[in-house]
Amino acid sequence: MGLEGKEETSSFLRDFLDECGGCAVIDGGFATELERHGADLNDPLWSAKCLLTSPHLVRRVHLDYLDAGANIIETASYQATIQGFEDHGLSKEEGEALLRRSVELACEARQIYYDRCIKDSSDFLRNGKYWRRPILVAASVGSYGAYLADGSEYRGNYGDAVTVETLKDFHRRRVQILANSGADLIAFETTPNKLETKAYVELVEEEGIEIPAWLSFSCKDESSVVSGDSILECASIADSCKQIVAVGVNCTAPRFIHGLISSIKQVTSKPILVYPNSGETYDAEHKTWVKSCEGKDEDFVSYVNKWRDAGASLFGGCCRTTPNTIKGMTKALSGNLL
Ligand SMILES: C[S+](C)CC[C@H](N)C(=O)O
Ligand SMILES: N[C@@H](CCS)C(=O)O
Ligand SMILES: [Zn+2]
Repeated sequence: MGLEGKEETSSFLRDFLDECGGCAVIDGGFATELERHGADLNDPLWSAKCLLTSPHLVRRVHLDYLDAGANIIETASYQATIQGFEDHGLSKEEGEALLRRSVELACEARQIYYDRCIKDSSDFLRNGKYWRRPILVAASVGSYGAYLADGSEYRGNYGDAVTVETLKDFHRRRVQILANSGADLIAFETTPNKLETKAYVELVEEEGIEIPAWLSFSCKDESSVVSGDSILECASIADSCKQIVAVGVNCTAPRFIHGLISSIKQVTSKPILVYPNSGETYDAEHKTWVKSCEGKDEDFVSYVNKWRDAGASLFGGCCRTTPNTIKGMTKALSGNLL
């Protein structure tokens, strides 16, 4: 990509945020909402299983989050990998098609939402003109640890045999496909360590990935990602990459978010995104969530404006949050949204 393209990339998210009024709302727990609709995710493919078994539910969950006010919806590809689909007995081509399908389903939901808005136009008139809420489709890329399906994205210890090269090779084809699928950006999410951060950055640079990306970390306290690597170091690596247009934290307990925003702000001037989970702990063996005894994280919707004051500009929810959480966030931020 030439310089012109790089300038376009760096202003992409800032222009979007301006269009939204300064802040944007990301969707909430995707798998959580699939489960609420009856999906059984006790499978190594986790939420990606629904791309195979119940695409209508995937589209429905995207619509639930659009109805709740989200400006950015993330695709069902978090745990959708070509390797994972092959382990499930599908061919490489079928796996690749399902990755593309995850983006199509989100784009279809956005179109359905917009079409409905036009029909019900009284809600979408601003100053006598039609106004469409800006909506982006972010192609989710979960970590190598997500593919392992054993909760590794909350530990980040891949062992000595896994190198930056291993991780780049693991993600390469999937990232190429998602980057050419019609998604507006890539969401590298629940990133657990410095190794995978480096791999993502090198991969988008080496492959000349042409759409922007955000890079978001799963963290264990106010200063470290779950592997124990420093958030300052990880966020600096993300900051060094032109293609990365926002840096942040997801699937992390709400009580750490304020401190993490302050840390990230020290090493980047890119927009900061936060979409915490409910503060519960994941039991990978049973694929369920258990209440955490380390402190209460109830009702984090009420913290959103404090996080905005601390320097974040994109807000949403991760596991165990719902469209109600997002509705509450949209309302709490309404003074900062168009
Ligand atoms: C973000 S975690 C809850 C996703 C599921 C995990 N990779 C597993 O397969 O158990
Ligand atoms: N986008 C994924 C993230 C899991 S940590 C989901 O919400 O299910
Ligand atoms: Zn999560």
